[in-house]
Amino acid sequence: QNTTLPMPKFTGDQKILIVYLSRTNNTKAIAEIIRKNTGGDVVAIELLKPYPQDYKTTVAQVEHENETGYLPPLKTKIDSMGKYDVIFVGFPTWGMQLPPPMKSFLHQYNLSGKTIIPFNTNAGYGIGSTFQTVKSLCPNSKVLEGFTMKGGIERDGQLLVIKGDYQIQAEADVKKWLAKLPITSNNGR
Ligand SMILES: Cc1cc2nc3c(=O)[nH]c(=O)nc-3n(C[C@H](O)[C@H](O)[C@H](O)COP(=O)(O)O)c2cc1C
Repeated sequence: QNTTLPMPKFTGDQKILIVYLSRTNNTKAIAEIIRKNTGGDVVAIELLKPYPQDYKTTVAQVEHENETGYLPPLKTKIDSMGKYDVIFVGFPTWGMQLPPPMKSFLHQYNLSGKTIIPFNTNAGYGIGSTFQTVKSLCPNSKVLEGFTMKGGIERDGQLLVIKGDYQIQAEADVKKWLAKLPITSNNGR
């Protein structure tokens, strides 16, 4: 009998990159949970000129950058982007938009033909236009369903909140989301 099995869209042999921007480590916590469950390489986006420590100054700077379309230069260099098939892209919501450094990243690298999977944390106001912007900056990529959850509220002095019981909840939610995605785990390799 010559039954043709459907080709799996993704296999455990795919090279996974998890790239994220995080200021107060909530998005980083999600990146680490993803890595634990999918394997792959993790890279934090760093800027040539880091944002100020002060929250309000940072908000004002980001607002200006968002208005002018300024793309801050990155210190992070990924010299072997070609080898990755699947790229998880993580970021907080900033001014209801994709943070400028993540715009820089998506502008800088050609992600054509790759599978892009966004993930986000925010102070409770949601993803804003972030996932939509990822899609429009990756016109030749397959952008899958993203993950989002509430993170910290730096304005109110709430920094890293994805820890303890909330981190356990986060891991359960991330696992549920990952299970729905058309990629298979390579068990932390
Ligand atoms: C400059 C700036 C702007 C922000 N703007 C928003 C926003 O528009 N909506 C929102 O829900 N949270 C906003 N936040 C809060 C962060 O999205 C939230 O604290 C997130 O969990 C931070 O992620 P991180 O710990 O990975 O840096 C903002 C934070 C900063 C620093």
